[in-house]
Amino acid sequence: MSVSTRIPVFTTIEDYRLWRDKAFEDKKSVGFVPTMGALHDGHLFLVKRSLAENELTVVSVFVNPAQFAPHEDLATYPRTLPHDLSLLSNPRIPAHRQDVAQQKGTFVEVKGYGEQMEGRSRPAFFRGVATVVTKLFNIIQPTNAYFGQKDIQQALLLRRLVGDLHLPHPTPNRLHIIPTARDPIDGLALSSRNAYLTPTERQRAPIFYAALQEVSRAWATGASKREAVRRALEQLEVAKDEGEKHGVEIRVDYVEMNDSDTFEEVGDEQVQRPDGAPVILSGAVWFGRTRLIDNIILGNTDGIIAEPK
Ligand SMILES: Nc1ncnc2c1ncn2[C@@H]1O[C@H](COP(=O)(O)OP(=O)(O)OP(=O)(O)O)[C@@H](O)[C@H]1O
Ligand SMILES: CC(C)(CO)[C@@H](O)C(=O)[O-]
Ligand code: BAL
Repeated sequence: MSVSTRIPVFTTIEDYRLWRDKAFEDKKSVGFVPTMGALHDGHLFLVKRSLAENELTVVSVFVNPAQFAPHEDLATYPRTLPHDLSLLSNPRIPAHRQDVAQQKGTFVEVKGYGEQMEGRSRPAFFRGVATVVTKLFNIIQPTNAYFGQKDIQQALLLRRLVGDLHLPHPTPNRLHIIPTARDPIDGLALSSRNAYLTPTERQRAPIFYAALQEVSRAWATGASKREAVRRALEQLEVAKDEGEKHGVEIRVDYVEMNDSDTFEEVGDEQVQRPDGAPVILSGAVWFGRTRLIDNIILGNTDGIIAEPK
């Protein structure tokens, strides 16, 4: 490892396990933040939370080929390890292709929870994520693990996985989901893939969150799902026409509302329940060649999102 850092970097599982054994012996808690690198403030919020709640914190950086489909951006995904390490050193600051059908060996699938929302657009994605995260949990053995709300389906699916498999490290109540960190000025969710956006695309991208907020307002005032989502799609249609004038291609993949427990789609005529039962409003929108995802949890987020610190 040619990178100079005061943070211990483990590149083999054996070396990591020696370190982990020592932490077990010393009875030290270990917080864990799994990432694909190209760190930004969203990641650092998870790291800061872990540092505050654990004696030791582990960050993994692994661009997991098994969660990229052949047409996706595995080859170009930003890899910035020296920069990542320098960010982690200062915690004060907030190609090969996998053909899933050919793969042999052991995989983890959370059946019934990986086919909706992101899973519909990225069919092999959650199998790849569930498998690598199970491996990471078995290696890292974290006391607590931290995931971002930006990838809400991933985080909830993983919480289910650790419960279903009775994993001891972490248990479901120790898998914490931290609110999405956003650009403080225009609300765009921070994401490693934002680096792909051209300046004009970046300028237009906040319309996505604005459209989700429009749905949230409509839902809160009694609109049905169909009506609330229609308003967002209309806004995005206007943005698409505007974008075309400036050479930016905007394409909606999906905007949907799903039950936060079953991930089933909410019915067209459904309105907000009097008890504020939580519903996930989520979507994916392409800005040029970059696919961005975002979500808002409508209703009561208790038991889903970690309390702010
Ligand atoms: N804006 C954000 N706020 C809070 N957590 C985030 C944010 N962005 C990413 N995370 C979380 O960081 C962890 C690692 O994510 P990852 O390394 O894939 O970064 P990313 O920005 O989500 O990348 P991508 O652009 O590929 O979606 C995940 O738990 C993810 O939900
Ligand atoms: C959880 C994860 C690190 C698994 O590769 C990835 O899906 C991510 O960064 O969100
Ligand atoms: N943060 C999700 C990782 C992925 O899109 O592959």
